[in-house]
Amino acid sequence: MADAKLNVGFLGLGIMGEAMARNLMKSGLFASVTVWNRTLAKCQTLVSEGAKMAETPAAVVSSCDITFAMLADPDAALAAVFSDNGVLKGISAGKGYVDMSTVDEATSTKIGEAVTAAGGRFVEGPVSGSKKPAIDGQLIIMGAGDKELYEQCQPAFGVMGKKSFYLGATGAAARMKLVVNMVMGAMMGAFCEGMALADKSGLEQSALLEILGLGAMANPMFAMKGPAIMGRAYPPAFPLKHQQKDLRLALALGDALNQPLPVAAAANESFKTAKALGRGDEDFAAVYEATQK
Ligand SMILES: NC(=O)C1=CN([C@@H]2O[C@H](COP(=O)(O)OP(=O)(O)OC[C@H]3O[C@@H](n4cnc5c(N)ncnc54)[C@H](OP(=O)(O)O)[C@@H]3O)[C@@H](O)[C@H]2O)C=CC1
Ligand SMILES: O=CC(=O)O
Repeated sequence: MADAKLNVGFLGLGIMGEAMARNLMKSGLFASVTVWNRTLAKCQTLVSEGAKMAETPAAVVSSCDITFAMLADPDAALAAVFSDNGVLKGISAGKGYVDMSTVDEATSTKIGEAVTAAGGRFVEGPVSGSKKPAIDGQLIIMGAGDKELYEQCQPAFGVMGKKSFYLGATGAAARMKLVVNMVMGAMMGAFCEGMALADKSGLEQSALLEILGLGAMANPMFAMKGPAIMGRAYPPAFPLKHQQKDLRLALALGDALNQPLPVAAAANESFKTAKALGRGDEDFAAVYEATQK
């Protein structure tokens, strides 16, 4: 991708996708960046910055050498590929499709097999890192599938992320991402319970934050999300509904492998409670509200 200026596409301009597509545009590495979003009006910002827009995923894929996707969940990822005017209608020999959404292995495998059967090449490339790392081009990219396409994507991955890993056959990156987010969801659940217990027992939450931050449990997530929890305001960087989806998919993976996951299962219940409280579109730190019922 470095020497020949390729035409690239991007499907899904949500919190992550818009920032990732913008970084592809800003890099100057590509001849063009063509975008599509289910709600087409959301393409306008990038179009005003120089992107091309297409009305369907098929139109993006047929006009691009490599198309990236960053979609909400398995249903969205499957719809973009298999619906009328979906990716499969535009794919042909040699074209690349790189799905960076967080989905389960079965979804990714189904997409990969269909793209490959149509002559295309497929990589799954879920990412770790939230809105700000997406804006800053500092994501961690987990790749699997077609190794040649993965290598061809290195310049694109280099502008979207700070490091990429090739993990093997399709499915490996999907599994890795679910494991990572299962740990994150459990950590956030435990952190919010600690914040709630501190408050209820007459302790300052700010003191708890500082003490955690100075010891072996220090981490950027507690430092970043602590103030949101104290203010009980959760502008979305990583929507809570997506974290709950990731826990659900990780638990299904555990079920399939007979791997006990009691801590993740308990965290999932807290996220389900917060979702039922209407907090699904807020940041996942809003799981704190589940401790306040
Ligand atoms: N936000 C974060 O911090 C991170 C998110 N992720 C993962 O990245 C993916 C995207 O996340 P994020 O950008 O935050 O999510 P958003 O909810 O902001 O965006 C979701 C995107 O998916 C589209 N979409 C939803 N349903 C469908 C459908 N049925 N058919 C086609 N398109 C659909 C939306 O289109 P429309 O605008 O029309 O609704 C939108 O473009 C998710 O898998 C998430 O788990 C991974 C790492 C970090
Ligand atoms: O998937 C979410 C993230 O922050 O990573």
